[in-house]
Amino acid sequence: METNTTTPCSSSVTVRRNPRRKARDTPLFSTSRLPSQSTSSSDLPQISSFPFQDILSEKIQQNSPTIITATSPSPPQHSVLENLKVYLRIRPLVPLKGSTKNAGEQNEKWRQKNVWPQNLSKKNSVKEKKISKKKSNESCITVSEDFRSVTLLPPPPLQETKRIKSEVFEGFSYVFSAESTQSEVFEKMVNPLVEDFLGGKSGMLAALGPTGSGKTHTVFGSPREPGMVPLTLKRIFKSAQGCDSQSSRRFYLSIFEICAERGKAERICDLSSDKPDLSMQQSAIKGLLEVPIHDVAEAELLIARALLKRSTATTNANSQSSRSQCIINIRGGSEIADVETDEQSNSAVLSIVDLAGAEREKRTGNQGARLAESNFINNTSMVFGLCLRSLFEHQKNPKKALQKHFQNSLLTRYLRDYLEGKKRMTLILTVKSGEDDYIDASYLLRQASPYMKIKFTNTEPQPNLLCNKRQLQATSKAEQSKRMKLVKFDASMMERKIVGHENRLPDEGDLTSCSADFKCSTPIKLNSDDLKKERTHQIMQSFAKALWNVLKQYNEKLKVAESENQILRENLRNEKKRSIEMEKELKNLRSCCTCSKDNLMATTIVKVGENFESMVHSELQTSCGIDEEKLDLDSSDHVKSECSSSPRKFECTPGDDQRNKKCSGEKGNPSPSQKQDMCSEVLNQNIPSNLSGPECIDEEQEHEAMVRSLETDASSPSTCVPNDNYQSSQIHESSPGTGNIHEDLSELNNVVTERLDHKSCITVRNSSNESSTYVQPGCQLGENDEIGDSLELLVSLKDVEPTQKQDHVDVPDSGIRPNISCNSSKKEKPKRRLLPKSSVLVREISTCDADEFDKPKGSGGGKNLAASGRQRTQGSISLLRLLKSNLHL
Ligand SMILES: Nc1ncnc2c1ncn2[C@@H]1O[C@H](COP(=O)(O)OP(=O)(O)OP(=O)(O)O)[C@@H](O)[C@H]1O
Repeated sequence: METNTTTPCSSSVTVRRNPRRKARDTPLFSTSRLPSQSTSSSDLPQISSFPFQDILSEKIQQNSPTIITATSPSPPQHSVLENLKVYLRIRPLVPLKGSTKNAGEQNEKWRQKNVWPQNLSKKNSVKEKKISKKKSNESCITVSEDFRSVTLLPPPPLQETKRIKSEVFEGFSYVFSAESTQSEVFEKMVNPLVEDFLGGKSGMLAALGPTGSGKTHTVFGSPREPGMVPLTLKRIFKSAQGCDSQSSRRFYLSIFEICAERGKAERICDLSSDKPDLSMQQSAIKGLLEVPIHDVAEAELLIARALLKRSTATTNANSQSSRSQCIINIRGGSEIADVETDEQSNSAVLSIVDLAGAEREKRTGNQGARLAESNFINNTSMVFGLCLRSLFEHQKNPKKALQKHFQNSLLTRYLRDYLEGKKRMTLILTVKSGEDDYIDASYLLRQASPYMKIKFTNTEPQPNLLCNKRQLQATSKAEQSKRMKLVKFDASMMERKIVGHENRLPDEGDLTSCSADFKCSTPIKLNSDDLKKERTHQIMQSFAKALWNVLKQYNEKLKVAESENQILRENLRNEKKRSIEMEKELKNLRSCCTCSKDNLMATTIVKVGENFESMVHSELQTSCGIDEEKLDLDSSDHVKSECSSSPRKFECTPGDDQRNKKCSGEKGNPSPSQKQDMCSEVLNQNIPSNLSGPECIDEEQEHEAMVRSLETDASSPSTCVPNDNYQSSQIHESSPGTGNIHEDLSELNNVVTERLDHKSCITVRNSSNESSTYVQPGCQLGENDEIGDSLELLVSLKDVEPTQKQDHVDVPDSGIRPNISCNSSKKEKPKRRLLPKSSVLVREISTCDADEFDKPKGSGGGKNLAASGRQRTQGSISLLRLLKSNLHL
């Protein structure tokens, strides 16, 4: 009847918990579990150290031209996400003409001179003005130490009245303080763009800010302080001259403005030509003139002329305020590309945009046409800002659709790709740091703060000069192969022509790989910066290769370790199986030992008896001349009865010590006669009792212990007759006509008739296995549990004891022996060593009285026999008599 132990408790909630997850071993940990003896660890492939030094020591010759191939380091632009770079430039309060100590005064003078209209009516109150001007000339913008953020501090009146607190705007790519120079701005802000442009990437720089904040100054500059455009042109042509690539590259410049005269519709004016207004088709301006430029002077002249045409006007905020959005495009192209394919398709464009500054009517004091221009300017600035804002929000939340604010102005339409994040753009915000300009600065910075988080997915196809996809798709394979040959030829020719033998020729593998995937290569001489990039690329490439090799090695090592681990697991499994089998075997043995102890003992006795019988039988044949036919080994009882009246004589042949040693040491299978001789020899020896050390068999400790116990109980030394001589092996039949007596005689044939000293201990080993027989002369004679041919005799006179006190020893019943027979002995081997029959016999001899021998049946004769309840047969009595008479007991 089953009881439900999982009785649910109504008030309890059963929570089923998942089993705990086992933490995975780390490879290191698992390898540490491997056996330390694992010799295969030395066989594992050795992993070489990472060649940092070799890789970093790579050098590229500065003057050697490098050929950019399709496999060369073009960064993966399709997946690169770049943040919109936003720079901030703070216009100084006054032009930096001297020290900054009296900058406020200089700025004031400058403002008094330049600001229009000047209010002359207030000249009387100069003191008050100065005080207020001083206050207003204090900078409201503080640049952080890392030039990444600014703190905008509102002027005290605003703090008091409107409780406006200071604001921190951070995240700028760089903040150019009022002390920054044009070259510094160029190097940090524009130069990367120019580098990219020279590398084939398009880019745009747009200047944003309130009117008079220095946008035009930053973009175009002045003859003293050239702005970004002239510096860019210088940079471009400088690099072109340094690499002497004029034959392969050309630059084109276009400049135009978008304005709205008198508040009318926007129009596009090409400032480099006298053409009428241009129209815009999608994002392209139709009819825009691109002027090829060959040097800086030519370009600067072109720009100067164009700026003269630009719409400017004087306002209260700026004496020469821009009234239009001015865009300058510098396009780079190659001659080959120009000749063979479309010019526009395979060139990079660098655009620099000078936006008209947002204006506040209060500050500018514009009226009429100026005011209409202000609306246009502000509207364009607003649309521009809205486009960026929409892009930011769209990127922030893709579910939010990208608003098409770009459609609201020509400028944003033209810059659509940039404003939608498809092309890379850089913004520079310009602000004035005066307290009066706090509101303008605050508005701009608040508006532009999200712009810094805009990302550009530069999906623009790499206009890598000859590597134009459209071009390659349009041309057939034959043409492409021809072009590749041409490119190779040109490359080799150019290298020979320009740099001679110092040049590094392109690897054949590079060129073949280039032709394989058909991304063409173009030989381009690179300047020092390009060489740096190339070196960096090569280092990275080498790093990648080395890393790959190391990973390969680790992979191999891992495989080897895994196979080794598998082998070890299999071994472990086998060992477990073996251990289980052995445990089972052990259990069986234990059960056998505990349950059938008596059976085992009897079986052992039977085995020994059989051995003895067989030995005696054979011996009798040889030495006593008794026919084998007369022997009936199967009827031992009968033999015993027959032997009871047959006297026996045992003669021991004297032997020497060496034979004794030989006898004890041999493990062969001597013949019965040999055994007899050996035993006789051994018995003639007086071997010290301490022979049990090396010569005595250690595995017979049980018997020795038994013998010792008998020794202590020895009460009648007279039972043992000390004699120096042993007699054995000779059987004298005293009762003729009893042919079966030979069986009993054969039992005793190998049993040694000995006379030993009390202190002698003889061990005779004549076996191929480990069994042995211990004989206590005069006391006990028995058979060992020997299996097979082994015979070992241990004779120790010292151990001679009366047999009456040895009842604790399992003395086998001689009457039972034959009946048990060999059935069980054949099935299983004896597990225990029992007393040999010889010892039992000796015991019986010692205990038998003369009277007992006279009795036909020895029932109740000896104490020992009586104790065991055994009835002595006539044959055994006669045998005992015989032994006693021969041993002189
Ligand atoms: N960093 C500067 N260092 C010296 N002078 C500067 C600097 N920035 C601007 N200025 C001067 O300030 C005046 C106004 O500058 P600019 O015309 O560049 O302003 P703007 O932002 O272009 O104004 P607008 O939008 O009205 O055109 C110029 O005379 C210019 O020389």
